Amino acid sequence: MKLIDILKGVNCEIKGDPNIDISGVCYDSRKSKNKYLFIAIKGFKTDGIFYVEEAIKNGAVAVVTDREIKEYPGITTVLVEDARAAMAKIASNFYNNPTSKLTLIGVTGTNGKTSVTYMLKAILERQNNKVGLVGTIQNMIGDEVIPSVHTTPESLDLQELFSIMVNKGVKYVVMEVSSHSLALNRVDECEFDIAVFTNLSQDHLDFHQNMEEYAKTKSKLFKMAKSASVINIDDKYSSMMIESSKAKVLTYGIKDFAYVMAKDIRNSLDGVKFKVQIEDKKEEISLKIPGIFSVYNALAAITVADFLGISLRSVREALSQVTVKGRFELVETGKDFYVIIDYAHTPDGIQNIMEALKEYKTGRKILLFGAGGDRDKTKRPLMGEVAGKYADFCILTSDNPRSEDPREIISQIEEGIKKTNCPYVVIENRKEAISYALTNAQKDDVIILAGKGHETYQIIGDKVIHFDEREIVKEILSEGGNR
Ligand SMILES: CC(=O)N[C@H]1[C@@H](OP(=O)(O)OP(=O)(O)OC[C@H]2O[C@@H](n3ccc(=O)[nH]c3=O)[C@H](O)[C@@H]2O)O[C@H](CO)[C@@H](O)[C@@H]1O[C@H](C)C(=O)N[C@@H](C)C(=O)N[C@H](CCC(=O)O)C(=O)O
Ligand SMILES: Nc1ncnc2c1ncn2[C@@H]1O[C@H](COP(=O)(O)OP(=O)(O)OP(=O)(O)O)[C@@H](O)[C@H]1O
Ligand SMILES: N[C@H](CCC[C@H](N)C(=O)O)C(=O)O
Ligand SMILES: [Mg+2]
Repeated sequence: MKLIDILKGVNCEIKGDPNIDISGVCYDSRKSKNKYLFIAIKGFKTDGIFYVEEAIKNGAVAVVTDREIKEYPGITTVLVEDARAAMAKIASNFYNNPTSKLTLIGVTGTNGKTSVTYMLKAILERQNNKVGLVGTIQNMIGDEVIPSVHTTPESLDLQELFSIMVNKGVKYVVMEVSSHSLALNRVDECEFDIAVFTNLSQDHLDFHQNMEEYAKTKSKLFKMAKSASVINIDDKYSSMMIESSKAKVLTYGIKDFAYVMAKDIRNSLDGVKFKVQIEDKKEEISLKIPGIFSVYNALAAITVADFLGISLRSVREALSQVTVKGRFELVETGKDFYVIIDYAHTPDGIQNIMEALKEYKTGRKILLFGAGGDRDKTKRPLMGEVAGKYADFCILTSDNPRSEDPREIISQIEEGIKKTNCPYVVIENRKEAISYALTNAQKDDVIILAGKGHETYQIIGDKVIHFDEREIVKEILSEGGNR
């Protein structure tokens, strides 16, 4: 493609030949190849501008920057206002604006995004559609799995993925839209048909200045959606999302009156059942993932399905089969106690998982968790406090410490748990902590391993080690870790 065509709609100043042929685009100098366009992005750790020469050495013939750089012989330089915003437009041009050929459903909110996208995929596939999925656990094209690095990829990677989806006959795409992606222009140029809001509670305050700013970032998605905004009316930030909506607003909820409502909720350790009501239509819904939070996630998916004209009967059948790896995942142990792996990694997530277990009265609820390093520090004491309020016993351990000292992270969680009367132990090594939990488990206890969900790794410093809690539980139990 000619550079000038790739730059269509990008406000820029071009020095050098605008008609050169470009064979590929990259934002990482290490990925630059012959006839590439390199986009230099100012990052949080380093700056792409330092790597312009390396990109050229690797074959780049054109460079996009948002600050003046020196001229290189034979290289076309393109000066733009904002390199991330320009990258989104360039990506959409280079891949022929793939979202204009797709029905794109974006799901945002602090918790529930992955769960809602999985539910939607199941519902749409039941209608014989080829569905694309973009999210935290993995990206998918039908049954084909494409590993994911981010919840929402960089614009260039995202548009490429969409174009592959178009080529493979995908009609619907369900995707998680993280607040980082909205703030960092990753989803600019995406033509969203439907936007979904799950909820908003504290997370990522290392990145966003405060909750208002976090909410405002999320609300951008509702300005973008063309056909419908699907909103959880029971969440206190719903009005902000509704105000931002340009399209038709459809609400769902349990407490306040909503277009789609759940009634007669029956929760158990095996799942949750409820009646959904949409005007004069009613249907009994049964979910394999327990908890009121699951009902909310299902309502979000049901509202989208209703907007797309899918019958409640078909939705019911699809939802009855949905499970998501690491979301309230019951591990088969063959013992007389239960082990659940869950991805709760925020105060609200912990509260919800513990609320979901409230009906279960026979054994103790033992909660094992930590908090991710290089992430929101202020959520840590809040996680400790809410854990202490609900659990009978807590085991504080490491999550992904990343570059932080794990003991320091744990001591921040302790500040919160100390406000409660909950007994707890600190075992920094997560595997040893799991072993402690299993070894001391009694009949009917429920052990919740929270925070890592589907992850099969642990990030300690800059090392990524294999760490799969399903395997670890089996290994400890087979070594006689419990009676
Ligand atoms: C805060 C954040 O999102 N940072 C992302 C950002 O990094 P950055 O801007 O700091 O990049 P940098 O390392 O400073 O490098 C600047 C530029 O120089 C380039 N470079 C660098 C080195 C080199 O040799 N050559 C070169 O060209 C880099 O490719 C980059 O373009 O751009 C990088 C390249 O795409 C991302 O990998 C990186 O994600 C980091 C690792 C990250 O942890 N992001 C998380 C917080 C995130 O995005 N999370 C959300 C939400 C999660 C959820 O709640 O579900 C997500 O959507 O995943
Ligand atoms: N609607 C909800 N409200 C509150 N908590 C929820 C909800 N849905 C799920 N959770 C909790 O949050 C955890 C993560 O759920 P899920 O992966 O669906 O969220 P997510 O928004 O995709 O998270 P991430 O931001 O990490 O991608 C679950 O394991 C569960 O503990
Ligand atoms: N995707 C989210 C959740 C991470 C969960 C937890 N395991 C952690 O590493 O903090 C994040 O990057 O903040
Ligand atoms: Mg997710």
